[in-house]
Amino acid sequence: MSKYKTLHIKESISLLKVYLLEAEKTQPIQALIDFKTSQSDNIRQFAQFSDYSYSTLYKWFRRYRQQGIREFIKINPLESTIGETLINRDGEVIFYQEIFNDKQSEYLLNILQNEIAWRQDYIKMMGQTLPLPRLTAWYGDSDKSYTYSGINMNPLAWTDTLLYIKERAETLAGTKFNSVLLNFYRDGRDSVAWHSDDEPELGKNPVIASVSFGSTRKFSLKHKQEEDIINLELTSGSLLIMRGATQHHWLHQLPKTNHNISARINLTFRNII
Ligand SMILES: O=C(O)CCC(=O)C(=O)O
Ligand SMILES: [Fe+2]
Repeated sequence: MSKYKTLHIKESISLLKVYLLEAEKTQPIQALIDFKTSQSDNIRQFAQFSDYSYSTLYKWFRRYRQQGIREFIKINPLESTIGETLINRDGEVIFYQEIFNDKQSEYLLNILQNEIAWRQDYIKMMGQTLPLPRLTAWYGDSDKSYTYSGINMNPLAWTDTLLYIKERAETLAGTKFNSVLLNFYRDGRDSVAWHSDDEPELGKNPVIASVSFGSTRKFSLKHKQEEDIINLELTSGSLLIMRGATQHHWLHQLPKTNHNISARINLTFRNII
């Protein structure tokens, strides 16, 4: 039972749909619903969804709300996800191809594109002020601020969507995160240059959990002393975990591409100390 997801009924209907899409593999969707009403505590009900279109869900949601249910529902957990180890020398990099399925990813991309307060930042380089080739945003616990390429960022408050994605990343990474840096790559001209996530506030051997939605982009890791380069495709709904000494020994980048591609959103969950 502890593996069941908890969804507070105050959360948005769009997020409810993302939860339900999770159980898509076992049709129809089955859900155990625990709820509290004003009269009684902890009534458990079994619900079955064969149609989880927006309008069906909305009606269902409203019916329960009218009955005075305002606590939470619990839904079947996703099957366990297997990661592939890409690097296990001078650090550890693990790749999970699909922690969210296609429909969930499409939905989450859409929500994030609209609900995140995207901003255009600038970097100063050799007397010039240049726009970063992507939009960014920083969310997290209120007491954690972060300096990134000389830009000081104060975190915005977590949204339900971000907390939902964070929870999945935490389960697979086996650690807790208190902040997330989001990148919005509008098209193939947007990119991230070679760097390591080695800011002092991340601590000595940070665990970075990187979740991607939208267009598939090439991602490269390059050893700092040796010739090794590892290229991979970061697909929509994937999770890349970098841990151990990875940031000491490896650089990473997301190069520009001439291909005509649409938006991609990346979230790197971090723990600021
Ligand atoms: O977009 C990506 O996959 C990588 C982003 C990244 O490396 C960063 O934000 O530090
Ligand atoms: Fe990075």
